[in-house]
Amino acid sequence: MSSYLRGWFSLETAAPAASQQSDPEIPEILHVSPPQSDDEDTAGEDDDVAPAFPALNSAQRASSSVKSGIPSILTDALRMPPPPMPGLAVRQPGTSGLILPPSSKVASLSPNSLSPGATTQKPPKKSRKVALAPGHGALDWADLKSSGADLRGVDSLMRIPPSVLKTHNKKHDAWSAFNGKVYNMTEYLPFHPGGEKELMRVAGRDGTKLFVDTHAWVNVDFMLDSCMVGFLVPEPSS
Ligand code: HEM
Repeated sequence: MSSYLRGWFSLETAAPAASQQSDPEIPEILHVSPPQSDDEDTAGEDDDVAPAFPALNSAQRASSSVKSGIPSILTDALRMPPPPMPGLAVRQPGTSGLILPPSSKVASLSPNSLSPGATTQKPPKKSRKVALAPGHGALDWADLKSSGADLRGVDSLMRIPPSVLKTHNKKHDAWSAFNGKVYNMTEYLPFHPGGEKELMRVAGRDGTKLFVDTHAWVNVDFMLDSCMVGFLVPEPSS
């Protein structure tokens, strides 16, 4: 019989055999007593503690490197060492900059050039928005639009040639054309976030290009829908 199989026999039969021989292949059988309960009252009752696996007196346990029968808790020294620090820039507590390891390829760069704020992008353009008078915010304009007030100043939509458009270039009567539609901007002037002056640059003419160059994302059709007075048409030939 193989010496290995002998390890599977019961303790009574296997233990003497194992103790007689000092064959390194034969696992040493441990004699482990089951844990004793201190509580007399509950002794013998179910205590919800799962039996040890592998069993305390099993051959697996005996052949394992843990000779005590109960595996000990590993100390820090026995644990697997942590992985090495990656070769990236790391922060050190108490310092504001980045500490670059010598192996780093970017080690020649100064720490300041890698600060979180550093960027190759141009700074955003300065806002040209103006301070609007109280009661002239976007919501106030929306309220005025939906109030039913007459913001057009005309009874019906018209066909408007450039020569007619040109005559509406005053602050109290400012028309402009955007994408082929003519709007009466007069009431909107004090609500324009870019200011009245900017808007007056296109009064009496086609403002499409300036409008798109400034803020193509603004929906003029929606913002001035209740100010529309007609369509821009070519000058009639005489
Ligand atoms: C009547 C049509 C127009 C409407 C409905 C309109 C509407 C607006 C709106 C809603 C904003 C705020 C944009 C934002 O918050 O991003 C704005 C800003 C501005 N608008 Fe107009 N706009 C009109 C025509 C024009 C024209 C023709 C010009 C130029 C001549 C102009 C110049 C500006 C400028 C400079 C700003 C400030 C942009 C900034 O720096 O944020 N707008 N406009």
